[in-house]
Amino acid sequence: MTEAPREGHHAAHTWQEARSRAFEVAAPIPPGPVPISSAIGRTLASDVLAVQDMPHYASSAMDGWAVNGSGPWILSEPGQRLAPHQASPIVTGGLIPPGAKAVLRSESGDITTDDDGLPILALGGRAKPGEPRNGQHIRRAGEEATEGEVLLKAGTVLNPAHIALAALAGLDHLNVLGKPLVRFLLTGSEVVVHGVPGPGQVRDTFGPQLGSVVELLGGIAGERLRVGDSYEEWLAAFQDTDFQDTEPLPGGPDVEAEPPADVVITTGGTGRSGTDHFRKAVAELGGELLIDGIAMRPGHPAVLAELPDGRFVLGLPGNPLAAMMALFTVGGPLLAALGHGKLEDVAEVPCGAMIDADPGRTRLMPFRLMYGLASPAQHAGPGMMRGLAAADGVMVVPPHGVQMGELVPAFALPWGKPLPAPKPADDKPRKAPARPAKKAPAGPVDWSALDA
Ligand SMILES: Nc1nc2c(c(=O)[nH]1)N[C@H]1C(S)=C(S)[C@@H](COP(=O)(O)OP(=O)(O)OC[C@H]3O[C@@H](n4cnc5c(N)ncnc54)[C@H](O)[C@@H]3O)O[C@H]1N2
Ligand code: MOO
Repeated sequence: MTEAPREGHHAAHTWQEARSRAFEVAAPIPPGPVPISSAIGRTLASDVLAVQDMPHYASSAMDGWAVNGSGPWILSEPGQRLAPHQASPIVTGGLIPPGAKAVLRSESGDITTDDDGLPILALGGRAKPGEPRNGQHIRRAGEEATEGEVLLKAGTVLNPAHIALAALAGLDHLNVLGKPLVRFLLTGSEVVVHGVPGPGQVRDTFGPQLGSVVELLGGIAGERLRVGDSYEEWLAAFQDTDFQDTEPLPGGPDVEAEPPADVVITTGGTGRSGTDHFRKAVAELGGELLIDGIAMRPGHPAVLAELPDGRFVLGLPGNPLAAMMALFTVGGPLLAALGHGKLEDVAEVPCGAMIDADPGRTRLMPFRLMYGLASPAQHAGPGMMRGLAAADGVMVVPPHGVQMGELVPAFALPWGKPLPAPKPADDKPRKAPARPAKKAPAGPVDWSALDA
């Protein structure tokens, strides 16, 4: 359901509708193999079994000699079958030769000569009583796992130790749940990527952080491409399923060629001016607009489309705060759906200010928690970042506004702490707000003086 179009406005989804739609239009990406070096943080789709005994051969746990029987031992060449009273040199990890019954540590033996002047190995002064015991310092085959044993269970979220275990088991790939690969198309010829921008220029706020936010929202940050304001550049970039990274991310995917993206996120160009080409490019490629504007502020021009090749294209408005709100509203649910996640519940926080009505529009307001109340941030205009940079979360203020102390829907920031659960009604302070709501401060509260 969409709102009735207002004069001068196209039909827009409500904030709640946009979230649900972004989640519902996408299906989980099927499981598949990934190289083990890229698998940290991924979720195993199937059990990992030992393909052979681990370790798969008996080896020495010490530098010394493989020995058969009691000493003194006649030395033979490494690797050859040992008869009783024979020994051969061995290093830690070395293959135990046939016939060997134990390993004598180098500290416990001395090379001497027998009566005929031939080299022999004898127990040395630092040998412990009883050395070498049968099997001593031999790592038996299969002592960590036997062939076919489950090493890691399906559903495990892989950490570095899991990856090392998979490598130890001789695996190159792991079968993991799908996770969306996201590419970035950053537009705007006024955007500069280094230094202090001059008049008419803006410094790019997206390149340095968007990939990290996407990763926090459950995506894999892929390549970035910058384009100017011409339609031809836009169209070519939309068509390009294999675009070359203009600035490879440090620590980003090191595969030679990335697979096709599941999602392309664009920044800027969601408006309807001559340099805003999102809708035209989607239409020319035969794509479908799934969300075309959201009745929210900031971020109302956000667009979500699906191209015939199955890629989703999320158009974030150029204004930095508007883009983040659109990313949280649409990108979060979309990436969750593609990545086998769930649509996060919206939390609630008690509001620390009275916020007037703004008919027909949900307002997304960064807030900071002050004494358990959510105080709207200053400096939260669509092009500003100070408010969000200091915020604990974002309030979802309904069109009819909110009273001081009233619970208001809210969500935490992907990089922040979860929001505290509001106190149950009967646990609320006995005294209701001391003053009538109309005397409460309206709009943003200046808490910058409290900053450390
Ligand atoms: N006549 C109307 N004009 C505008 C409307 C409207 O409804 N009618 N909506 C406004 C709103 S709200 C937004 S949000 C923006 C959306 O603009 P676009 O998505 O088309 O983005 P641009 O026009 O390309 O840029 C907007 C703004 O953002 C700056 N920008 C772009 N890229 C970056 C970047 N990488 N880093 C920092 N800032 C960036 C750009 O310089 C512009 O200042 O449209 C309004 N206009
Ligand atoms: O989407 Mo816009 O933010 O309201 O500037």
